[in-house]
Amino acid sequence: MLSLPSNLNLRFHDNTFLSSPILPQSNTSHSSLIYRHGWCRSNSENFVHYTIKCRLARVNESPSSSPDTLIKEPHKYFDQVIITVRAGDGGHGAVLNMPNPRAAKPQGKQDKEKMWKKSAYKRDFDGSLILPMGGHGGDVVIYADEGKDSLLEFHKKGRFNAKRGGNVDAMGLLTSQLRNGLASPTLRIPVPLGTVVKRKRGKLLADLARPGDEILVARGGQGGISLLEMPEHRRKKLMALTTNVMRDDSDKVLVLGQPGEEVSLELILRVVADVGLVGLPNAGKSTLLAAITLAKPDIADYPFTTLMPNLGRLDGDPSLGAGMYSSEATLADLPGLIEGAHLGKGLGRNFLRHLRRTRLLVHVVDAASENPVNDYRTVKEELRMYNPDYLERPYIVVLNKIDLPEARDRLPSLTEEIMRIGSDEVPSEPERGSDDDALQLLTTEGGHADVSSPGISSKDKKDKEIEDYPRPLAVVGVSVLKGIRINELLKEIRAGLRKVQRSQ
Ligand SMILES: Nc1nc2c(ncn2[C@@H]2O[C@H](COP(=O)(O)OP(=O)(O)OP(=O)(O)O)[C@@H](O)[C@H]2O)c(=O)[nH]1
Repeated sequence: MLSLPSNLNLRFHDNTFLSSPILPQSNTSHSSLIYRHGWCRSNSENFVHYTIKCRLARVNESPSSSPDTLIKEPHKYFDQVIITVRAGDGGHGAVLNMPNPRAAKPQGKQDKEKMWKKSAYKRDFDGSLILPMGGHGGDVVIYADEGKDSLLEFHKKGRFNAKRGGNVDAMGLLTSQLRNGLASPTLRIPVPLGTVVKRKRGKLLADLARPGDEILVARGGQGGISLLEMPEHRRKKLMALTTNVMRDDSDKVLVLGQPGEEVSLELILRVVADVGLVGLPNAGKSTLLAAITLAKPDIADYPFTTLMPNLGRLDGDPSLGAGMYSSEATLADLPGLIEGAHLGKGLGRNFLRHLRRTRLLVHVVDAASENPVNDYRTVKEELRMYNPDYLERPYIVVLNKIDLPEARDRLPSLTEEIMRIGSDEVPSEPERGSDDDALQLLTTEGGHADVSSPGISSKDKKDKEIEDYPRPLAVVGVSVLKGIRINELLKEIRAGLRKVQRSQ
């Protein structure tokens, strides 16, 4: 972590990127900028110049990369990328000659038999010769792979070409041994579960939400056919026997393999999780995820340690018996929201859409911060501005860091104050974005705010105050770091999950 005077603006020396340092919390005086690989020059009113090299944590890269290979804010695009795929061209057929019967006159009976066998070319039902074809070009398929967790690698390699089909391997003479050119294998591209595949600026192709889901995105070219070349005087006679005779030079295009399809695609990753952890940077979301699941997220005491959602699995409640493992769920730790996240500030906007498929939210609040209730309101306000439906989703509030005296002392008053924010009204619609409505959403989305549930316009919902949305299911004071009251919290999360399961 590098400290700089607070009145600095940071400017990249190529002038392409001008940024005010990101303010992690509205009520702190600290600013931070995380950047990969940029040489930054900072200037203040007094024209004091510093040259600093900023590096982004958690991105693996070769130490030799130069500023030219700079990827601007790659963490913002871990979940969105444009790639181009090209299926393989078809292999070529061949222009073939019939063997000259006079050149190889059979000498004896055996030779005659051999000749006959040789001329036993494959024929179609109508008697025409079946001539070999060029191999089919490789198709391109995108499939959901559980082993993948981000789309970052596609920023390094954004072009994929399948192999072309094999040509008909012939020396120009028709023989009974001639075979079709080899078909090329399908190029299979793995993407994380929950990836949505769209045509670039176009229609939705697939939502690869389950392991094994796949979509054929580009079809390989057909192989070319083969044709027989005949001297003019024999052509007429042969054409009575077969249609595969080359009439003139323009027929040669039929021999060439067809080109494979090329498409530009947009891949959008939607995290598939039952529970979404939200909160300001540094609230302790990653620590909580690590405490209650086997996930190993990066944890550090500077904001935005989490650059992409970490997923963890929460087991069912063993105390309920084997048959009651109903609360088994996936948790996603979403990178810290900041004020203005819905407008794209900080890391927020791209991550907000990952809440779409969650059923239960867990607000993590740093109870030792200057104004925890304000922090809580900031996060709620960001959710409301991005998609008011998120505020109708059942949620639990975690007042974290109660091991610290300043948090412990005000826990009762904070709990009471937070419980007071909201109404008792139960929302009328089931809020969790179903897969269908996720699809509907994606056709209109293009990386922008989610569309709300039908019936009530999102404008109407945005006019509602935070107080008009439901209260939390529970407010629990914990210290995830010291393991204080974690069991109570788990109980509440499981109860919340059971509740949403029942209401589905
Ligand atoms: N004292 C105390 N510190 C905690 C507790 N929980 C988390 N922390 C510390 O708070 C800091 C931030 O924790 P993280 O889990 O990285 O916070 P985060 O909300 O995931 O942060 P972002 O990745 O920026 O969104 C770390 O230094 C943690 O050790 C707690 O219960 N008590």
